[in-house]
Amino acid sequence: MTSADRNTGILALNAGSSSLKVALFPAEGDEPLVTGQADRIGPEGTLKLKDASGAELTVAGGDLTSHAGALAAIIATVKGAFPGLRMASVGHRVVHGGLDYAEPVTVTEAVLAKLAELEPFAPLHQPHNIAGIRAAMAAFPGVPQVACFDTAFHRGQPFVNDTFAIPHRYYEKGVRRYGFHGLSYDYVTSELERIAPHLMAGRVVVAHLGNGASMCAIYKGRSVASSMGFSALDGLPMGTRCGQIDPGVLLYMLDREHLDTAQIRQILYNESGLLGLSGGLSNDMRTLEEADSAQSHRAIDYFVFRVQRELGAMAAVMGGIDALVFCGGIGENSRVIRRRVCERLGWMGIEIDHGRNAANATVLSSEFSRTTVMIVTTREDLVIARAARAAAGINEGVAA
Ligand SMILES: Nc1ncnc2c1ncn2[C@@H]1O[C@H](COP(=O)(O)OP(=O)(O)O)[C@@H](O)[C@H]1O
Ligand SMILES: CC(=O)OP(=O)(O)O
Ligand SMILES: [Mg+2]
Repeated sequence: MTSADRNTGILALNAGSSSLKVALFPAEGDEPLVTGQADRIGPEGTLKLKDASGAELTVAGGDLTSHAGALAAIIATVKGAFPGLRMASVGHRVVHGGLDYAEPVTVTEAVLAKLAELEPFAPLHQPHNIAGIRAAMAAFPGVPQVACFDTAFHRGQPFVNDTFAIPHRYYEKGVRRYGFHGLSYDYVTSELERIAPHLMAGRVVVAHLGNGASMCAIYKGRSVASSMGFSALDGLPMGTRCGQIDPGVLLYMLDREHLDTAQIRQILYNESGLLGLSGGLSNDMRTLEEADSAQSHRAIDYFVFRVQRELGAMAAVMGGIDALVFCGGIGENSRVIRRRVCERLGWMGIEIDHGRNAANATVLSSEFSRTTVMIVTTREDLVIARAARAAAGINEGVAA
């Protein structure tokens, strides 16, 4: 690393359906120079960026009606704050890597074509991930664009978790249980390895509870089961996604209600989960907790029930559990959900200290708990930045 690298930046982008999260990293180190996000991309789009001291940057005006417009506004703001900065590479969270990508890849047109084929399996994410890549390619011509996949962490899962019990030809075609949130699980795993290696050597369940939510059973550092499957619909109920569902329900919608695939997709991805259960009240856990009504209780009760059920199943397939780790917006912040999930789990050796839980402490388990319960603040941005640095030939940890 040379002193010229002080002017080198690595951009990490995480494009969602209506948001674009961004973190600008220096050539070395885990602390971003700028973090922020564009929200509600569309007519009411907003953009907030802050520097390393937490001070808000004055946003260069821009068109926040599209991902490309939002990225242009982000870049203009960053350039204003860091004149002379050279972008070495841009890393992107891409939700679906299919069968082909189990590692980050530098994007080419051929890669983009493959990623576009996976759009139907992750319609809330993949098109926006690709839009983010295209926007960054236009903004930084010639700069490596590195796709980092949510599915990659799970690609080595055992066959029994990778398959459905349908004719085997579908497995051969790639109809498999891919699992998602892999960048988050990757980070949590590396962080546990650092702070609690004895746990990482054992049986860990990580609950990534955010707007999208999933759980992963990690045995000796490797994913052995995940609650999400072929698409980002399976497993736990989410903000607006249904989670696990009996496929007979889809047949009912098709045969009895004569809904077409677009209508069913709309129901399963956008009108279900916490939003659907609460009768349209909200997809946002904080709002539901504050509402404290019959509708919100319905949604929260179901959410907790499914997390507990998945936890029991994952502990069973690993022959027990040494640690339960919460992450994601709900996992990191909701005392209520963590408390309720851990209730009645004494048989699993889980007992949380309510004071620690109320304080959002790193270790939540009491001194009597056989199983360690923790919060790890997940850093998908850092996993992306590390891969983008590697693609730019910047070796971490190599001093000037
Ligand atoms: N203090 C809190 N209490 C309860 N829920 C919270 C709290 N803070 C954030 N959340 C919830 O976290 C969820 C968003 O999680 P996040 O991981 O940020 O989502 P995304 O998948 O969009 O990145 C929302 O349901 C939000 O209400
Ligand atoms: C895969 C997924 O659900 O992602 P997110 O949490 O960003 O919606
Ligand atoms: Mg998320």
